[in-house]
Amino acid sequence: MGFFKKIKKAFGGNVEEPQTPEIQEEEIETVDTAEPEVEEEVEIVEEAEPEVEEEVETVEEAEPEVEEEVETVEEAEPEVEEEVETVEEAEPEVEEEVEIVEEAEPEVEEEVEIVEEAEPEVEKEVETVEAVEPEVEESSEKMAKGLKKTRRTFSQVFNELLSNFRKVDEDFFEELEETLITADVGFETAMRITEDLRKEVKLQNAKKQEDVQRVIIDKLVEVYEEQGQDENNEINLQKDGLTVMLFVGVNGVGKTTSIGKLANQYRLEGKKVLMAAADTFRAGAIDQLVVWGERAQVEVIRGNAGGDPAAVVYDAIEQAKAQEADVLLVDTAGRLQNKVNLMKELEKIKRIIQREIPDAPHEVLLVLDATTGQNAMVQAKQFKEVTDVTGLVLTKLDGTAKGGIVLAIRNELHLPVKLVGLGEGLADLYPFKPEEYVQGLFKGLMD
Ligand SMILES: Nc1nc2c(ncn2[C@@H]2O[C@H](COP(=O)(O)OP(=O)(O)OP(=O)(O)O)[C@@H](O)[C@H]2O)c(=O)[nH]1
Repeated sequence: MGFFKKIKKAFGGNVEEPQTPEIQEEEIETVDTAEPEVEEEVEIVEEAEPEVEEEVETVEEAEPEVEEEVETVEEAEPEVEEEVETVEEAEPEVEEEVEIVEEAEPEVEEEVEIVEEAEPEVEKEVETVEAVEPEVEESSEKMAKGLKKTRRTFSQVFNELLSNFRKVDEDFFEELEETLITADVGFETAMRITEDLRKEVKLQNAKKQEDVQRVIIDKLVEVYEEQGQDENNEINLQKDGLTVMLFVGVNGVGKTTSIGKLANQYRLEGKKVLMAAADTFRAGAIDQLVVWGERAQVEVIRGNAGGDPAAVVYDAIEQAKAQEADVLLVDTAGRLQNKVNLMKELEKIKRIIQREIPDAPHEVLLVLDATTGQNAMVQAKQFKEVTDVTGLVLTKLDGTAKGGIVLAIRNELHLPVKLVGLGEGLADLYPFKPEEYVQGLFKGLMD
């Protein structure tokens, strides 16, 4: 198999199945849930209309039939009765009703789901709140532990590669490139590292397995560090005054969880923190943030489901100013009908913030689920097009074998990872320290 074919094969799965439309797919789901209900209504309306017509034509001859029909309508849907009355005069009203049904019904369903999920979390709060501080102190230990799965995969694949190789020839480099791609470091990064290694191995005349291994690790660390030289991995916290952070990302990546964890950390540091539930697209998202507010003991500014998110943000800024808060964390919706809507909504939110605090928001953090590997990359690309992302929160790094994604994101998108999630608990969010991460990743290999 040719060089490029091989690479394509190894990488193909990830490239071919991008979840480009994650935002849209979710949207489609919403529409799908709503449609049958809408159809039902529409059908009933359609059924009703001819009946009315018939009534006009055959009033005298066929009165009993009309009665029967009216009865049927009454049994099926009391609402139809109203429609039957108004169909002739006010057809547009029927349309309006259809629209309302589309929006309202899925929200109710989702809310029910989240309420169910939320309750056990409240119970957990009591157990975890007090255990927060000691855990924070063991950050590097936790990082090493969280990365166990990722590291194992890295070590495994590299050890297999190295123990199988006989000589450092072109076949070896092709294998190496494939191995790097499998570890999710990204296509471009894998190509570049292999290219550099070709030169380096020759230069250092590395022939023995240990020598080649050392060169590979050195190179990976070097590439990683070199790419991050100008990056600011720190959260842009204001020394004086309010720091406003927007959180963006698709549903389920761990956005609300990360906001809750961060709120808790800042509160423990003695900061006055507020959270804004500006994901008004789903009622459940608001409830979920409120639950996290209770866990983190931080006030949540909220509006009504379906309301204007920018209005919630405005209220939150006013509150934050009145209470002289240090940090305002804003949860936004990651799922809108399409990219344009999402972009418009985020722009509007930003405008509202900037009207009150010109240099804010101080961070726009994109939350990505590390377990989705290359799909997280696709989301990052999409959100970069939608808004100015200032950094990443990479969640669920504790449960993934795809930790190489950090390299891919840094090298291909040049977005700094600012926080990493290493568990579901209140204390499981950590500032991202590149050296710690690289060491954690290659620990087994370097010992
Ligand atoms: N293992 C692990 N699980 C996490 C981490 N962060 C979040 N989760 C879990 O991921 C799931 C989704 O998290 P949410 O915070 O609800 O995600 P979201 O992006 O806010 O999603 P929506 O509320 O649907 O918008 C929850 O079960 C979290 O407990 C993490 O760092 N590690």
